[in-house]
Amino acid sequence: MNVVTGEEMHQIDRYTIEEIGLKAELLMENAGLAFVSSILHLMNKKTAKIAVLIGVGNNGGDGFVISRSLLEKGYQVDVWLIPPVKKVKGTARYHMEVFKKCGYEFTSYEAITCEDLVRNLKGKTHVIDAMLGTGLVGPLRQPYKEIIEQVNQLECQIISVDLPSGLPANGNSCITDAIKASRTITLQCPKLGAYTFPSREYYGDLTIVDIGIPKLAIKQIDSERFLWTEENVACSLPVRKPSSHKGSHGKGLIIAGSRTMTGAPILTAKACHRLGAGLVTLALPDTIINTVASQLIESTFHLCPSVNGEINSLNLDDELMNRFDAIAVGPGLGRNNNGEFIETLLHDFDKPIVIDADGLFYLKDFLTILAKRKGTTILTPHLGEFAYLINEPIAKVEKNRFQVSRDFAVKYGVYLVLKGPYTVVTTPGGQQFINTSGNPSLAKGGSGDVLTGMVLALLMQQKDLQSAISNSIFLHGMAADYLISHEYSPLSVMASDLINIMPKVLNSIQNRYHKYR
Ligand SMILES: NC(=O)C1=CN([C@@H]2O[C@H](COP(=O)(O)OP(=O)(O)OC[C@H]3O[C@@H](n4cnc5c(N)ncnc54)[C@H](O)[C@@H]3O)[C@@H](O)[C@H]2O)[C@@H](O)CC1
Ligand SMILES: Nc1ncnc2c1ncn2[C@@H]1O[C@H](COP(=O)(O)OP(=O)(O)O)[C@@H](O)[C@H]1O
Ligand SMILES: [K+]
Repeated sequence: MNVVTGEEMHQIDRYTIEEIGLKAELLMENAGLAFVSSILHLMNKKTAKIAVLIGVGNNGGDGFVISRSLLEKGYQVDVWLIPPVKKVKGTARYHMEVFKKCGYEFTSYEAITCEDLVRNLKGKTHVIDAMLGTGLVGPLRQPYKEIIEQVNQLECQIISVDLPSGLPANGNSCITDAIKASRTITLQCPKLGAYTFPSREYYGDLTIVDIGIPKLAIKQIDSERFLWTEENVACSLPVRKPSSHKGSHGKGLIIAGSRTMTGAPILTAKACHRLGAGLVTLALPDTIINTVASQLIESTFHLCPSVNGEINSLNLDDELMNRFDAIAVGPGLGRNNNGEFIETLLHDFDKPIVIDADGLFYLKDFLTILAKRKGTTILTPHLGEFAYLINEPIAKVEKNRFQVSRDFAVKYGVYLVLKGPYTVVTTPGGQQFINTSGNPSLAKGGSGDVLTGMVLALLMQQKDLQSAISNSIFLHGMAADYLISHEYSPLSVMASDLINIMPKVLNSIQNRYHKYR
């Protein structure tokens, strides 16, 4: 599914209407009806008291269709038109006329005061926000500003049409005033701002509804941003052949751990085993082997000379190194070394390398080598690690995360996994895939180490690297979702729980989508 900017959505609408010939009035009717179908379960016809706030543009036009449809179904609805009637034009005007001709009435905001509106809204159970959509330009003007301030004080459910009014569709501008919705029903394509913070916090729960825009119209914009969903995972997870043997599922090397971080290599290796890797070898500082090995019975080990409890050199000749199909480096390495072995890896190993955590810290010194590297490189930074790597403040990265990660991935020819809520995977070609699973229970030390092991496992088993990376991220988030929907508190999920629950997560996805297997 494509994720679009406001401008791209307008291009899609334009193509649908002008080139394909689907009438704008019909699209608006579809939009309003799709919205209503998706919210009916939230409203009890006997008790719901609904207000619809209608703006000047097509978002307001959707509001007229929604109001008519709810009234036809017998709901109690008060409708408020915010701009002067004469300003309503085009398709929205058409639906305003249809609304009136069906015998329904609205109140014009021109004729009342903000206090009158607020008094009325205080008695409502639901406010439908159809004031402003993707056509917002610049800072919010009156009277929307004062109305939105008041609506945000209400205790009822606020449901936004397409996106919360006042919120820029692309999410990277300053947000001054915008509706804080309990729920947003987005029309056809999710907008970029829905996956950017703090913009996403205004959306509440997000539902995406189909309004009948043909696929061809969406293809025209050549968008490079997509959602990666459970269905994508189910279609692309590796299937084991009956004739396969352990060598068919990859020999992975994990370079991790230090005297003060002995848990990280354990988590990474266990996660890698759980996701089907054929063979997993851990390269560790020689001093921690006993601690780590006592908790890992499936892995093999390679001992590295250490200084102050951290790996000092890999002690791997080319022949030994090239026995592996892929390498993950970084979890728990520590930062008190010169990281020269990262440079060696980038030079000498031409198969996929995943670099995480402290490996990224060292990588900053070797970016020129990274740019020249022929083999595939996958970087998995969280915001802080990425901000450090590119020398920018975290806030700037957060606000422009799609753009900055794309610039980096294309410049250095890497797969960049920018972690956090809605982790974004950018390919070396600049395509971006947004993860849709996971929850804040993952915001805990160790969950990134688990992800690194999962990425290593799947990239050795799947030809398409983007699918392998996105699938690992989805399953990692899905494990956290599974736990909190099965009696775990979000506070209590631990990184090792993600690994332990993985068999059930994989089974549930495979059972639900057996048609794809
Ligand atoms: N045919 C289409 O284009 C369709 C559009 N749809 C709806 O139409 C919306 C987009 O419609 P529009 O392009 O008319 O945009 P809006 O409905 O967002 O309205 C834009 C208008 O709002 C006012 N405005 C803009 N910035 C403002 C600000 N900062 N402060 C106060 N007022 C401001 C201006 O008068 C501007 O013309 C979508 O979000 C969606 O809800 C749906 O009906 C589906 C079909
Ligand atoms: N609020 C959140 N919602 C969803 N996922 C999250 C959230 N916070 C963190 N995560 C996920 O948890 C993982 C944390 O990784 P990282 O910060 O590297 O942890 P660590 O280094 O402690 O192991 C990432 O996959 C990230 O996407
Ligand atoms: K809206």
